[in-house]
Amino acid sequence: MRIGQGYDVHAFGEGDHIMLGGVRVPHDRGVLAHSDGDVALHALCDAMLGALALGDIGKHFPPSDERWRGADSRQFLRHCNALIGERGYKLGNADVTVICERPKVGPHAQAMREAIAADLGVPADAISIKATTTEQLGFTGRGEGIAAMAVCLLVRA
Ligand SMILES: Nc1ccn([C@@H]2O[C@H](COP(=O)(O)O)[C@@H](O)[C@H]2O)c(=O)n1
Ligand SMILES: C[C@@]1(CO)OP(=O)(O)OP(=O)(O)OC[C@H]1O
Repeated sequence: MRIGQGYDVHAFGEGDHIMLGGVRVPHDRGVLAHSDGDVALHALCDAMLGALALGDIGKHFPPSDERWRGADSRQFLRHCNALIGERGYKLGNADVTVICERPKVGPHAQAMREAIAADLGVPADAISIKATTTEQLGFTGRGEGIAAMAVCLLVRA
């Protein structure tokens, strides 16, 4: 069994939605990012890579690489899943916490669990999506950006 953790932040910018946990969430801001800026999936990718000491998302998908401009982060997640599969592991469970004042994550959490579970080939009850505000403190509290943390366990396939 192997444990991993990940963390990601993106600033809000102009836009009318964000991608979060593989789901399009309507919002009055977008995020500034090279890819689609899905903090939940980026944190989860880093947790999965970290569990096997495979580096981080920027090593596998460099921001300098034009192939990843505007990329769907679900492809990053599926690639990370393939990497762990090649090494004889699969995801046991993952727990993701999204940190922002808005948008409200709760109404979208089940769709995120199902999207992630589908990409990883695990049941939805292996994926937890939680959210918290920071009580209007700090950059998330001021609505300047969004953050996510993830932990995961990998088990032998
Ligand atoms: N972006 C968010 C933030 C929070 N929630 C839900 O609200 C609950 C209360 O948040 P506090 O920060 O006041 O503890 C939290 O437990 C989440 O269920 C949310 O859906 N989206
Ligand atoms: C995902 C990548 C892809 O180029 O770029 P961003 O969308 O900017 O996201 P970040 O969380 O900074 O991770 C780095 C990159 O791997």
